[in-house]
Amino acid sequence: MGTVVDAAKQDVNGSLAEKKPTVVFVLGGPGSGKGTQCANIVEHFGYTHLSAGDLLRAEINSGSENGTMIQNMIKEGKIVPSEVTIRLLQKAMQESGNDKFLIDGFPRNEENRAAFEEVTKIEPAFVLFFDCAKEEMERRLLSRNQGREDDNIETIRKRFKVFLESSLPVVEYYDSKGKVRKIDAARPIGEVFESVKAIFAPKNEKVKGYGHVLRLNECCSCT
Ligand SMILES: Nc1ncnc2c1ncn2[C@@H]1O[C@H](COP(=O)(O)OP(=O)(O)OP(=O)(O)O)[C@@H](O)[C@H]1O
Ligand SMILES: O=c1ccn([C@@H]2O[C@H](COP(=O)(O)O)[C@@H](O)[C@H]2O)c(=O)[nH]1
Ligand SMILES: [Mg+2]
Repeated sequence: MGTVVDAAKQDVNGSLAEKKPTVVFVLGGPGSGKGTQCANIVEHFGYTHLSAGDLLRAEINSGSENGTMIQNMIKEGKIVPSEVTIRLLQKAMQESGNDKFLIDGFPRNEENRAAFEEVTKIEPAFVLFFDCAKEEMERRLLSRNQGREDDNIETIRKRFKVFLESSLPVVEYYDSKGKVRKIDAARPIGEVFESVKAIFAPKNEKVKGYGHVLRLNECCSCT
């Protein structure tokens, strides 16, 4: 089976053009609304949504030999080894038939980031970063009611710690390359999506709410 990059090389005329897939990393603290907004982006802009957490949960349910290890890591809010997550992401990209991806909740640490770039040779077009205060994220997670084993106060606190210590540095890395588009995610879902739309819509299209797209160092409430 060819790689996802091989699949994307073939243009509509069947000729071989070097066209890598477009990848947008969607990052933010637990409960900041990544999955909710990705569903809206898929509907309006034709991306395929790949939640790394969802892929890992599906792997547990598939009876894979890594299932128990993944389940234990998720219960503790820990980061699953890069090779496992990247393999799942690559497989999902190949199977999608699309060439535009929202990768939600990955990379979660510097090692994830470096390994993804090394293995796939793909750099994100940009990074969508949902900024939300911890208290609001905690409220949302405790009322999510989707039966997730990690939506309990003990694991939520561990996930916040990992987010601050390991995941925010990844956002800072991409900010230093001018790739971060920060959104104030503490507002109602529709308002957040107005700001998201402004980022994905073609540049000459006027979209309400553009003023809410922030620089990383402006008004960061998640720390
Ligand atoms: N802007 C918002 N205002 C209020 N509630 C929201 C908002 N966005 C999402 N929610 C709700 O908060 C909960 C968490 O949202 P979601 O699952 O999208 O977050 P997430 O960032 O993907 O979280 P995780 O990292 O745990 O997967 C859901 O119940 C969702 O309906
Ligand atoms: O790249 C990843 C993504 C997720 N995990 C683990 O899964 C849980 C849940 O992730 P969500 O994004 O909230 O769905 C996370 O706390 C990690 O334990 C991971 O290891 N690597
Ligand atoms: Mg999610």
